[in-house]
Amino acid sequence: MTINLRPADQCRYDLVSLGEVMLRLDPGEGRIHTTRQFQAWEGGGEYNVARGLRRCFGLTTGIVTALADNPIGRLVEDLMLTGGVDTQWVQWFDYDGVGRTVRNGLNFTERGFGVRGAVGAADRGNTAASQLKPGDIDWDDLFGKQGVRWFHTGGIYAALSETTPDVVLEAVQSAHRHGTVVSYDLNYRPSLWQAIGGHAKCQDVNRKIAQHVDVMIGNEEDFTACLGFEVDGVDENLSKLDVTNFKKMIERATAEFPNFKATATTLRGVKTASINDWSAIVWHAGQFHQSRQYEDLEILDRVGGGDSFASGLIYGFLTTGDAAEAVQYGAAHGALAMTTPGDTSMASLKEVEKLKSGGSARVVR
Ligand SMILES: Nc1ncnc2c1ncn2[C@@H]1O[C@H](COP(=O)(O)OP(=O)(O)OP(=O)(O)O)[C@@H](O)[C@H]1O
Ligand SMILES: O=C(O)C[C@@H](O)[C@H](O)C(=O)CO
Repeated sequence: MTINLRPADQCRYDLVSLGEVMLRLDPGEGRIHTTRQFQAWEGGGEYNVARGLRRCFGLTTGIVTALADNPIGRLVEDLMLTGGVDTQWVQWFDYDGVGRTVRNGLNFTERGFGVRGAVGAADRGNTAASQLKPGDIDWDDLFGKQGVRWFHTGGIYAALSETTPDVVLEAVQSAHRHGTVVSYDLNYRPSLWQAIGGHAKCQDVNRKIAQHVDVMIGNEEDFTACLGFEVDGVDENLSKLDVTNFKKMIERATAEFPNFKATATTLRGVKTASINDWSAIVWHAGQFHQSRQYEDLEILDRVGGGDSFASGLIYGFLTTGDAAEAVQYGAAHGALAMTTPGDTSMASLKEVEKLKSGGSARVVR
C-alpha cells in the first residue's frame, strides 16, 4: 500500500498537528534546581513537527490546541507566531467544564551532559489542551473546506486526560473522510499514562487509535509500551542495536495493523547523554529503508530529536513520495535538531540536504 496524498492546490495546509504546546523553561547549561534564570521556548511533541515543517522545510502548517487566555498563553502564542505555525485553530479557554480555571503547561527541562542524563519536570495538570473534548473542533471544516494534506498527532496528546483519546479518534476519522494522510508518534510518557489508568489504558487507547493510522512512528520503547511489540535483544542502556530485531518488530506491527502504510523507528545507541549513535529505519510498500548512520553524534539538547526525525520523514514523503529519501531527511533533521537548544530545530533545508548526502561539519563562510 502506498501513501496517497491530496493535491497541494486543493489544500490550505500541507500539515496540521493536534497536541499540547507548553512553555519550555530551559536552565541552559545549568540545572533546574539551582538556576536563577530560564530561557523560554515553546514545545510539544506533536507541535514540534508542525514547526519543523514550517521553519526548516518551508511548508504551510497549523496547530490545533487550546491555551488558557493569560499572559503565559499569550507568550506561547507569540513563540508559535515566530515559528510560523498558523494559530487560527487555537481555542482560548478561561474555565473548564466545571468552572475551574484552566492552566497552560510548563515544561522545565535540563539538557544533560556526559554521564548526567537529561531531566524533565512538567507542570501540566488541568491544562487547557487537556480539556478539549469531542465536538470542540469543527474537523470537517478543517479537513473538508480548508483542506489538509497530512495530519499529525501522537501519544502525548492522547495521554493528557480522559477526553483527549476521543478527540484524537474524532480527528483521525474526519481526516480519513477527507483523504488526509494520518501520522502518529507514539511518544510514550509513563508519567502521563500513570495519571489516567497506567499501562493497560495506554495500550488500550493506543491500539484503538493505531487502527486509523497510516504512518506509525516511534522508538522501540514506544512500540513495546504502547502497542505491545517487543524488540528482542535491546539492553537497558540501548547500547546494542540489532537492526534485524527492529525489522522483525516492524513486521509484526504491520501484520497486526495492515492499515499502516509506513512504519518508522529511530535507532539510538545511547553512549552518554551527549553522545549517541543515531539512525532510523522505515518500512514502506513491502520494503525497508535505513538512513545514513551517524556514529558518535554529539548532542547539545536531545529533546525533540524524535519529533524532528518525524518532520523530516514527513517532508520526504510529501515532496518526493520516496521512503528511502524520507528516512534520510528524517535522520538528518533529527541529528541537526539535537545540536541546538530548544525542543524544535534551527536547521535550514540546505543544511539537512547537505548532511543527508554525507556532508561534513566543515566551516561555512
Ligand atoms: N533512554 C534514553 N536515554 C538517553 N538518551 C535517550 C534515551 N531515549 C532517547 N534518547 C536520545 O534522545 C534523542 C531522541 O530519541 P528518540 O528518537 O527516541 O525520540 P524521543 O525520545 O521520542 O524524543 P522526543 O520525543 O524528545 O523528540 C536521541 O538522541 C536518543 O538517543
Ligand atoms: O510532553 C510534551 O508535550 C513534549 C515535550 O516534553 C517535548 O517537546 C518533547 O518531549 C518532545 O517530544
